[in-house]
Amino acid sequence: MTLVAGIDSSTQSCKVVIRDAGTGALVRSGRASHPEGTEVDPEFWFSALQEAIAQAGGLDDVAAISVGGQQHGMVVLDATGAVIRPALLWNDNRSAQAATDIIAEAGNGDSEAGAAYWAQRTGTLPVSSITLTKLRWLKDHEPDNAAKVAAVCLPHDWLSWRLAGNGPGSGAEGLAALRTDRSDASGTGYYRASENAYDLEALEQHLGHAPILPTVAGPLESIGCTASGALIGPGAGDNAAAGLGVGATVGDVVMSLGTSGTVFAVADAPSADATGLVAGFADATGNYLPLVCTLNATRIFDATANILQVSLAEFNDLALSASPGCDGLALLPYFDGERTPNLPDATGSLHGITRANYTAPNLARSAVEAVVCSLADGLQALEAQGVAAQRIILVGGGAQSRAVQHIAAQVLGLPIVVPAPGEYVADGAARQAAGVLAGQFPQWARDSAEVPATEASPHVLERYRSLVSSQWTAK
Ligand SMILES: Nc1ncnc2c1ncn2[C@@H]1O[C@H](COP(=O)(O)OP(=O)(O)O)[C@@H](O)[C@H]1O
Ligand SMILES: O=C(CO)[C@@H](O)[C@H](O)COP(=O)(O)O
Repeated sequence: MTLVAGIDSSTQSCKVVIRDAGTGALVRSGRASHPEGTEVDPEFWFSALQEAIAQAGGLDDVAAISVGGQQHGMVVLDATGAVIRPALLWNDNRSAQAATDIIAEAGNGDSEAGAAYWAQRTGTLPVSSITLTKLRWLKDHEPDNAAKVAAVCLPHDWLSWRLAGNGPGSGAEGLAALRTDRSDASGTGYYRASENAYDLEALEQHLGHAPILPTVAGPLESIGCTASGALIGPGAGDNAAAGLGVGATVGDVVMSLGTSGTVFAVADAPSADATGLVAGFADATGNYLPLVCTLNATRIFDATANILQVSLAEFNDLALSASPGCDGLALLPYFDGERTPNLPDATGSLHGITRANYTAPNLARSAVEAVVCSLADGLQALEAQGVAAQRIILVGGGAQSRAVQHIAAQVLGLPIVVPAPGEYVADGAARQAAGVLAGQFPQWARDSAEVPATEASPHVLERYRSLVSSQWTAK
C-alpha cells in the first residue's frame, strides 16, 4: 500500500491524516493545538506539526505529503531566512486602517472608485485579512522590520519550505526555494488569479519594495522532498484544500464552519465583486473559488457554551430545544469585529431580551442562528455573483453540530449535505499528494448524508438582516 499524508495547519490546530493513496482509506492521524492569538511565531506551527506527525506514527513510510493552511497570514523572512516578527494572521484586524487607505488611495480619495479598481485588478478588495494590508501596516508601523523583509510567504508555504529542509540560515538559496500554489497566492492581494501572475507593483507600492515571493507551483507539481524522501506537493489555502477534500467540482457550493465561517463555490471563471463581499480567489485545480469569509463562526459557539458552562454537546442540545427565532432573542455575532460585512471595529450584541426569553436554550440557539444567518448573507452575495446553489456541502468542525445542520436547513432553504466526519482540509491535501504521485487527482469515494428536510423559518433571517442594517453600515 502506498501512503500519502495531508496536513491542515489551521487557526486553532494542526491536523495530519495518513491515507492509502489508492483508495483514500484513513490509515493514521494526529493533531496538536496552536497557541491562541492573532499573531503567532511560525515556529509554533512547525512544532505543532512535528507533534501531530509523531502522533500519526511518523512519515517514514509516506510517499508524498501536502500542506493545507489558514490563508493570508503574513510570514516575513529576512535575508538569512529567519522570521522577522510573529506572523499576523487572517483574523488580525490591526491593518484595518491600512486597508481603508489602500482602497481610498486607489480611487484618489474616492473609496467606491478604489473598490472598483481593486475588484478589477485582483478580483479581491484588500480588507484587513488580506496579506497586502498587513505588509502596508508593517511599513507604516514597523518601518525597520519592513525594510528587513527579503521574502514574504504564507503559513502553508512556510511549512512546506520547512518540511523541505529550509529554515533560518538557509539564506538566498533557501529563499529562492520558496513555493506556493495558485489558491493561496490568490489570497495575498498581490496576485491576479485571472492572469496567474503576481502584482509586484502593488507590493512595491505598499511594502516599499518588492521582496522575493514564492514561485507558484502547478496543481500537481512536486516542490521538493522531506528528510525521509517523501515528495512534497504544492499545498493549498485551507478552503481550496477543503474543496479538494470533498471532491467539489464546478458548480458545487461549500460552507465551512471553523474559526472562520466561509461559503465558496468552484467556478470556471473569475469573479470581481466591487462590493467586497466576495473575494475572487482561485481553487487548487486550475479553477476559481469565489469566497465569502466571516471572522465569527464556531468561536461564537465556544464562547456561548463557556458562559453557559456546558459542553459543546450540551450546547447543541440546548439550541435544538429552543424554537426558531428564540422567542424574540437575536444575536449579532461580531465578537471579533467582522470582515464580511467589512466592520473591523464591530462588536456583538444581543437584541430583544425579555425576562421570559432570556434562557439558556434561547441563548444557545441565538448563537447558532446568528452564525448561520451571517453565512446565509454570504451565500446571497455569492448568488449575486452568478453562483446558482443547488445544495450546500457543510464542512469544518462546526458541521458536526446537529444544531448547525438543522438550523442551516431551516434558514438556508436548500438541501444540506454533510460528508462523513473527517478533516476535509487535511484530506484535500492528502488527495493532492496522491495526485502528485499519480499525475492526476484520484477519485476517492466518500460517504455523505443529507440533513432531513425541515420546515423553513424565513423570519429568522429577515430579523437578522433588519438588525444588521439598522445597527451597522459596512465600510
Ligand atoms: N459538535 C460540535 N458542535 C459545535 N461546534 C463544534 C463541534 N465540534 C467542533 N466544533 C467547533 O469546531 C471548531 C474547530 O473547527 P475547525 O474546523 O477545526 O477550526 P479551524 O480550522 O479554524 O482550526 C471549534 O471552535 C469547535 O467549537
Ligand atoms: O481567511 C480565511 C479565508 O479567506 C479563513 O478561512 C482562513 O483561511 C482560516 O480558516 P480556518 O482556520 O478558520 O479554517
